[in-house]
Amino acid sequence: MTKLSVNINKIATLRNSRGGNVPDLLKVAKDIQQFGADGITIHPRPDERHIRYQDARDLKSVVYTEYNIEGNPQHNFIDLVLECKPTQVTLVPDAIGALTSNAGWDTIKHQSYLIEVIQEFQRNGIRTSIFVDADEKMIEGAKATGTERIELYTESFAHEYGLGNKNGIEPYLKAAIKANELGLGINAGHDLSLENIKFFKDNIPGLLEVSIGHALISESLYLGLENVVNMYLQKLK
Ligand SMILES: CC(=O)[C@@H](O)[C@H](O)COP(=O)(O)O
Ligand SMILES: NCC(=O)COP(=O)(O)O
Repeated sequence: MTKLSVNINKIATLRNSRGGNVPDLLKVAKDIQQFGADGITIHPRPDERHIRYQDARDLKSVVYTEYNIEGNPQHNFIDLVLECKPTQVTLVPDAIGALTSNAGWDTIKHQSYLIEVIQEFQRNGIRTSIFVDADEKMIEGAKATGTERIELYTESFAHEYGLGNKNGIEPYLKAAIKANELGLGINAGHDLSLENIKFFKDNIPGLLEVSIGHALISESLYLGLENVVNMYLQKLK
Protein backbone atom coordinates (compact mmCIF):
# COMPACT_ATOMS: atom_id res chain seq x y z
CA MET A 1 0.00 0.00 0.00
CA THR A 2 1.25 3.43 -0.92
CA LYS A 3 0.36 6.18 1.55
CA LEU A 4 -1.50 9.29 0.41
CA SER A 5 -0.40 12.56 1.97
CA VAL A 6 -2.64 15.44 0.93
CA ASN A 7 -0.89 18.74 0.26
CA ILE A 8 -3.13 21.55 1.53
CA ASN A 9 -1.22 24.53 0.12
CA LYS A 10 -4.11 25.31 -2.25
CA ILE A 11 -6.59 25.50 0.65
CA ALA A 12 -4.39 28.22 2.14
CA THR A 13 -4.19 29.99 -1.23
CA LEU A 14 -8.00 30.17 -1.34
CA ARG A 15 -8.24 31.32 2.28
CA ASN A 16 -5.62 34.04 1.79
CA SER A 17 -7.40 35.40 -1.29
CA ARG A 18 -10.21 36.78 0.96
CA GLY A 19 -8.25 37.63 4.07
CA GLY A 20 -10.54 35.72 6.47
CA ASN A 21 -10.59 32.12 7.60
CA VAL A 22 -12.67 30.51 4.82
CA PRO A 23 -11.91 27.76 4.07
CA ASP A 24 -10.65 26.88 7.53
CA LEU A 25 -7.30 25.18 6.96
CA LEU A 26 -7.31 23.33 10.28
CA LYS A 27 -10.81 21.97 9.73
CA VAL A 28 -9.90 20.87 6.22
CA ALA A 29 -6.82 19.07 7.56
CA LYS A 30 -8.96 17.32 10.19
CA ASP A 31 -11.58 16.32 7.61
CA ILE A 32 -9.02 15.00 5.11
CA GLN A 33 -7.64 12.71 7.79
CA GLN A 34 -11.16 11.73 8.81
CA PHE A 35 -11.83 10.78 5.16
CA GLY A 36 -8.91 8.34 5.36
CA ALA A 37 -5.81 10.12 4.05
CA ASP A 38 -2.55 8.90 5.58
CA GLY A 39 -0.94 12.29 5.99
CA ILE A 40 -0.96 16.04 5.55
CA THR A 41 1.73 17.86 3.58
CA ILE A 42 2.44 21.59 3.63
CA HIS A 43 5.09 23.57 1.80
CA PRO A 44 5.47 26.94 3.51
CA ARG A 45 7.32 29.30 1.20
CA PRO A 46 9.42 32.26 2.38
CA ASP A 47 6.81 34.78 1.12
CA GLU A 48 4.04 32.84 2.97
CA ARG A 49 1.86 33.20 -0.11
CA HIS A 50 -0.18 30.17 0.89
CA ILE A 51 0.83 28.27 4.05
CA ARG A 52 1.93 30.71 6.78
CA TYR A 53 4.55 29.78 9.32
CA GLN A 54 1.83 30.07 11.98
CA ASP A 55 -0.27 27.49 10.06
CA ALA A 56 2.60 25.03 10.36
CA ARG A 57 2.60 25.55 14.15
CA ASP A 58 -1.21 25.34 14.43
CA LEU A 59 -1.38 22.16 12.37
CA LYS A 60 0.91 20.43 14.84
CA SER A 61 -2.00 19.83 17.24
CA VAL A 62 -4.40 18.79 14.46
CA VAL A 63 -2.38 16.35 12.37
CA TYR A 64 -2.51 12.91 13.96
CA THR A 65 -1.47 11.04 10.80
CA GLU A 66 1.89 11.69 9.09
CA TYR A 67 2.85 15.33 9.13
CA ASN A 68 5.17 16.25 6.25
CA ILE A 69 6.69 19.73 5.93
CA GLU A 70 8.43 20.58 2.66
CA GLY A 71 10.76 23.44 1.87
CA ASN A 72 14.20 24.80 1.23
CA PRO A 73 16.28 24.40 4.39
CA GLN A 74 17.14 28.06 4.99
CA HIS A 75 17.49 29.25 8.62
CA ASN A 76 13.83 30.24 9.21
CA PHE A 77 12.60 26.99 7.69
CA ILE A 78 14.99 24.86 9.75
CA ASP A 79 13.88 26.64 12.95
CA LEU A 80 10.21 26.15 12.05
CA VAL A 81 10.64 22.43 11.37
CA LEU A 82 12.61 21.90 14.58
CA GLU A 83 9.83 23.68 16.49
CA CYS A 84 6.99 21.69 14.83
CA LYS A 85 8.76 18.33 14.88
CA PRO A 86 6.75 16.78 12.00
CA THR A 87 7.00 13.10 11.10
CA GLN A 88 8.99 14.00 8.01
CA VAL A 89 10.75 16.97 6.46
CA THR A 90 11.12 17.00 2.68
CA LEU A 91 13.97 19.19 1.48
CA VAL A 92 13.26 20.98 -1.80
CA PRO A 93 15.75 23.31 -3.55
CA ASP A 94 13.25 26.09 -4.25
CA ALA A 95 14.47 29.24 -5.89
CA ILE A 96 13.07 32.42 -4.28
CA GLY A 97 10.04 33.58 -6.26
CA ALA A 98 9.61 30.33 -8.22
CA LEU A 99 5.96 29.73 -9.11
CA THR A 100 6.24 26.18 -7.82
CA SER A 101 8.96 23.58 -7.27
CA ASN A 102 10.74 23.05 -10.56
CA ALA A 103 13.82 20.89 -9.94
CA GLY A 104 15.32 18.27 -7.69
CA TRP A 105 18.54 18.63 -5.71
CA ASP A 106 21.94 18.25 -7.23
CA THR A 107 22.86 15.78 -4.50
CA ILE A 108 26.52 15.76 -5.51
CA LYS A 109 27.13 19.51 -5.65
CA HIS A 110 25.17 20.20 -2.45
CA GLN A 111 26.16 17.02 -0.64
CA SER A 112 27.98 18.51 2.35
CA TYR A 113 25.19 21.05 2.97
CA LEU A 114 22.56 18.31 2.78
CA ILE A 115 24.54 16.08 5.15
CA GLU A 116 24.70 18.92 7.69
CA VAL A 117 20.99 19.76 7.67
CA ILE A 118 19.86 16.14 7.46
CA GLN A 119 21.90 15.30 10.55
CA GLU A 120 20.33 18.21 12.42
CA PHE A 121 16.80 17.00 11.61
CA GLN A 122 17.61 13.37 12.38
CA ARG A 123 19.15 14.32 15.75
CA ASN A 124 15.72 15.80 16.51
CA GLY A 125 13.87 12.61 15.55
CA ILE A 126 12.52 13.93 12.24
CA ARG A 127 12.63 11.62 9.22
CA THR A 128 14.18 13.22 6.15
CA SER A 129 13.37 13.00 2.47
CA ILE A 130 15.04 14.89 -0.34
CA PHE A 131 13.40 15.96 -3.58
CA VAL A 132 15.29 14.56 -6.58
CA ASP A 133 14.94 14.14 -10.30
CA ALA A 134 14.68 10.57 -11.62
CA ASP A 135 18.41 10.27 -12.21
CA GLU A 136 20.44 7.36 -10.84
CA LYS A 137 23.48 9.58 -10.15
CA MET A 138 21.30 11.87 -8.01
CA ILE A 139 19.90 8.84 -6.18
CA GLU A 140 23.44 7.65 -5.38
CA GLY A 141 24.28 11.18 -4.20
CA ALA A 142 21.14 11.15 -2.04
CA LYS A 143 22.25 7.93 -0.38
CA ALA A 144 25.54 9.58 0.57
CA THR A 145 23.69 12.40 2.37
CA GLY A 146 22.31 9.95 4.96
CA THR A 147 18.66 10.71 4.16
CA GLU A 148 16.15 7.94 4.89
CA ARG A 149 14.00 8.72 1.85
CA ILE A 150 13.92 10.45 -1.49
CA GLU A 151 10.94 12.12 -3.13
CA LEU A 152 10.93 11.61 -6.89
CA TYR A 153 10.00 14.85 -8.68
CA THR A 154 7.23 13.58 -10.96
CA GLU A 155 6.56 16.64 -13.14
CA SER A 156 8.21 15.16 -16.24
CA PHE A 157 6.39 11.83 -15.84
CA ALA A 158 3.05 13.64 -15.46
CA HIS A 159 3.74 15.87 -18.45
CA GLU A 160 4.68 12.95 -20.72
CA TYR A 161 1.74 10.87 -19.48
CA GLY A 162 -0.62 13.74 -20.29
CA LEU A 163 0.74 13.71 -23.86
CA GLY A 164 0.02 9.99 -24.08
CA ASN A 165 3.65 8.92 -23.71
CA LYS A 166 3.85 6.14 -21.15
CA ASN A 167 7.62 5.76 -21.70
CA GLY A 168 8.04 8.78 -19.44
CA ILE A 169 7.94 6.26 -16.56
CA GLU A 170 11.25 4.66 -17.57
CA PRO A 171 13.72 6.96 -15.79
CA TYR A 172 11.50 6.70 -12.68
CA LEU A 173 11.60 2.93 -12.79
CA LYS A 174 15.42 2.96 -13.06
CA ALA A 175 15.66 5.50 -10.25
CA ALA A 176 13.34 3.43 -8.06
CA ILE A 177 15.33 0.23 -8.68
CA LYS A 178 18.51 2.09 -7.70
CA ALA A 179 16.87 3.54 -4.58
CA ASN A 180 15.60 0.10 -3.56
CA GLU A 181 19.10 -1.39 -4.06
CA LEU A 182 20.56 1.34 -1.84
CA GLY A 183 17.91 0.95 0.85
CA LEU A 184 16.38 4.40 0.35
CA GLY A 185 12.63 4.77 0.94
CA ILE A 186 10.73 6.17 -2.05
CA ASN A 187 8.18 8.99 -1.97
CA ALA A 188 6.94 10.85 -5.04
CA GLY A 189 5.12 14.03 -5.89
CA HIS A 190 4.33 16.90 -8.20
CA ASP A 191 1.49 16.97 -10.71
CA LEU A 192 0.28 13.50 -9.77
CA SER A 193 -3.46 13.22 -10.40
CA LEU A 194 -6.44 10.89 -10.67
CA GLU A 195 -5.47 10.43 -14.31
CA ASN A 196 -1.86 9.29 -13.82
CA ILE A 197 -1.54 7.98 -10.23
CA LYS A 198 -2.52 4.36 -10.84
CA PHE A 199 -0.08 3.92 -13.71
CA PHE A 200 2.70 5.50 -11.65
CA LYS A 201 1.98 3.37 -8.58
CA ASP A 202 1.71 0.15 -10.61
CA ASN A 203 5.09 0.75 -12.23
CA ILE A 204 7.22 1.96 -9.34
CA PRO A 205 8.39 -0.80 -7.00
CA GLY A 206 8.47 0.09 -3.32
CA LEU A 207 6.56 3.37 -3.59
CA LEU A 208 5.94 4.28 0.06
CA GLU A 209 4.12 7.60 -0.17
CA VAL A 210 2.79 10.18 -2.61
CA SER A 211 1.98 13.78 -1.77
CA ILE A 212 -0.68 15.32 -3.96
CA GLY A 213 -2.14 18.81 -3.82
CA HIS A 214 -2.82 20.83 -6.94
CA ALA A 215 -4.70 18.16 -8.91
CA LEU A 216 -6.44 16.67 -5.87
CA ILE A 217 -7.91 20.01 -4.79
CA SER A 218 -8.85 20.91 -8.40
CA GLU A 219 -10.50 17.51 -8.90
CA SER A 220 -12.38 17.95 -5.62
CA LEU A 221 -13.88 21.18 -6.94
CA TYR A 222 -15.12 19.47 -10.07
CA LEU A 223 -16.40 16.39 -8.29
CA GLY A 224 -18.29 18.52 -5.75
CA LEU A 225 -19.53 21.28 -8.05
CA GLU A 226 -22.73 19.61 -9.27
CA ASN A 227 -23.81 18.85 -5.72
CA VAL A 228 -23.20 22.39 -4.48
CA VAL A 229 -24.87 24.08 -7.48
CA ASN A 230 -27.93 21.93 -6.83
CA MET A 231 -27.93 22.77 -3.11
CA TYR A 232 -28.04 26.49 -4.03
CA LEU A 233 -30.82 25.88 -6.55
CA GLN A 234 -32.86 24.12 -3.85
CA LYS A 235 -32.49 27.09 -1.51
CA LEU A 236 -33.47 29.53 -4.27
CA LYS A 237 -36.77 27.81 -5.14
C1 LIG B 1 7.68 19.83 -3.68
C2 LIG B 1 6.65 19.84 -4.68
O1 LIG B 1 6.62 19.04 -5.52
C3 LIG B 1 5.60 20.82 -4.84
O2 LIG B 1 4.60 20.28 -5.58
C4 LIG B 1 5.06 21.61 -3.77
O3 LIG B 1 4.91 21.07 -2.55
C5 LIG B 1 3.87 22.38 -4.23
O4 LIG B 1 4.12 23.67 -3.92
P1 LIG B 1 3.17 24.84 -4.41
O5 LIG B 1 1.80 24.52 -3.90
O6 LIG B 1 3.77 26.08 -3.80
O7 LIG B 1 3.23 24.84 -5.92
N1 LIG C 1 5.52 16.99 -2.83
C1 LIG C 1 4.57 17.25 -3.83
C2 LIG C 1 3.35 17.81 -3.25
O1 LIG C 1 3.24 17.96 -2.05
C3 LIG C 1 2.20 18.15 -4.09
O2 LIG C 1 2.54 18.56 -5.36
P1 LIG C 1 1.32 18.98 -6.33
O3 LIG C 1 0.35 17.82 -6.34
O4 LIG C 1 0.67 20.21 -5.76
O5 LIG C 1 1.97 19.18 -7.68
